[in-house]
Amino acid sequence: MEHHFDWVKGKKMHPLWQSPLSIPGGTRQSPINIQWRDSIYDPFLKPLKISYDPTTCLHIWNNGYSFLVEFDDSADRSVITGGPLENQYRLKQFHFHWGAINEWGSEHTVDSKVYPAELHLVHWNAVVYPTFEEAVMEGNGLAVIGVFLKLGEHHEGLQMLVDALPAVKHKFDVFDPSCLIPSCPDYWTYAGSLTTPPLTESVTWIIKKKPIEVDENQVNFAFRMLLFTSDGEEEKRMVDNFRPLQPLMNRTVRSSFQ
Ligand SMILES: O[B-]1(O)OCc2ccc(NC(=S)NCc3ccccc3)cc21
Ligand SMILES: [Zn+2]
Repeated sequence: MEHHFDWVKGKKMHPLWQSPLSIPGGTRQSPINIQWRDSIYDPFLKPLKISYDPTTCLHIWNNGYSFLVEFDDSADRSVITGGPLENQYRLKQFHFHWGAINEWGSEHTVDSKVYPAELHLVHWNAVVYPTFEEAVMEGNGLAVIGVFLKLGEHHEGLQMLVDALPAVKHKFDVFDPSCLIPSCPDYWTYAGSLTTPPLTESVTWIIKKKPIEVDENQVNFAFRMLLFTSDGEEEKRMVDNFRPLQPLMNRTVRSSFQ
């Protein structure tokens, strides 16, 4: 595919993320800026219950605009429940969004603060829907945990992924993604969408308040050495794979903490 880049505010925007790429009639698009003081503490929000089985990890691969780590979601082995969720949701994959430099990269922002990268753990409602493909089309189909990455200490868990990246498709034996989620239980939650095609409004977002720390090398060598192209095409570094902020419209962001 010919990679033409549209320039928006001096930043290269990958075709899929042209702004204002919007869904006609979209009322709950993602990502958004989370205005901390406008978020509403909801005392009825439960703690999020995360139980992942590390042996459900299948492989890591590069799908042309991010790298994903995929899990066996044929049974309820790696699941989340509680929090804002009515049902139990199965882990399908996780992936990252990042920027060409550390000044930008995350999809969501907090009080307009941008992080260098953001992790998305994608889960689907296998209680109600028979397949992921169907869940993607439904308002309560997906639940995504968003975790901000900030520059700081070396992260051992992320390093395992970094070491696996050079191989386009790397078989994992075990990997426990909960090592990438901060132990602080605080989160914001709101009703949103996928930030990549099909951009469907099917995501209950659970954005962790605390970021995880990763060091400069890990961000540089992990994310910025990946390529958008497939074999034979002119190499383009895979960076800036984040979608522009979308209007909040008639939504409130709830917080699990005061
Ligand atoms: O906006 B996100 O990047 O963060 C949250 C999130 C969740 C899912 C995706 N996309 C997926 S799983 N597409 C594959 C697929 C899509 C539709 C049918 C089959 C298969 C992207 C994002
Ligand atoms: Zn994502």
